Amino acid sequence: MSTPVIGVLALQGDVREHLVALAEADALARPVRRAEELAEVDALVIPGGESTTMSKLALLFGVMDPLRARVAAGMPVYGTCAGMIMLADKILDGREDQETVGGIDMTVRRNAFGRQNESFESGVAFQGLDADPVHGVFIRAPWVEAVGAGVEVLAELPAADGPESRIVAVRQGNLLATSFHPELTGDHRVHAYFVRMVEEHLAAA
Ligand SMILES: NC(=O)CC[C@H](N)C(=O)O
Repeated sequence: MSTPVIGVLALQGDVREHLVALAEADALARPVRRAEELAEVDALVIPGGESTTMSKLALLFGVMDPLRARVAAGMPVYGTCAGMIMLADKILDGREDQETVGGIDMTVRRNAFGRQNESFESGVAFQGLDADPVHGVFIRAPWVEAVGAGVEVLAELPAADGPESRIVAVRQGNLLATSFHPELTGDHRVHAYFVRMVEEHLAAA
């Protein structure tokens, strides 16, 4: 099987860290800014950063609609933090003019953890990986407030202020999203999980 080519949406955010993590997970990784570059990759990572800015730049650079079309056609995409917001069909506490790519039937609340805690780190048990928790780095992170029936919950965190838990990782078909940033740690198991998703998608095509 040939090595999958995975783009990182490079409009804004922590692009370089994702390029490194993907390369370490044995993918060919390259930045994507324009529609022509998007057409040349098998899959895409949408990094962390600021989703309002990313939304604005995606519209300005003319990649928003091509991205929506690729998602509709089944391209695997992994979004971290702001990237998770970009993959949400619905967002709460967004800016009025903020658009998302969408694709995952979920409602995501921006800066949801931010009010109590600007940033924090926590071990996260992640379905589909070995039992060892992932080191979750949460930076003004969103959480998933509601999911549709087709969405698989991969990780939850106990809520700081009550009995319920907060969804912090989901998958729907070829779309993967985490509230946290595995690219900022040396543990690239989540990137490897995504690379396997891409390989399976390419093998089935
Ligand atoms: N680390 C991040 O990606 C933060 C996301 C940011 N709070 C947003 O709304 O886009």
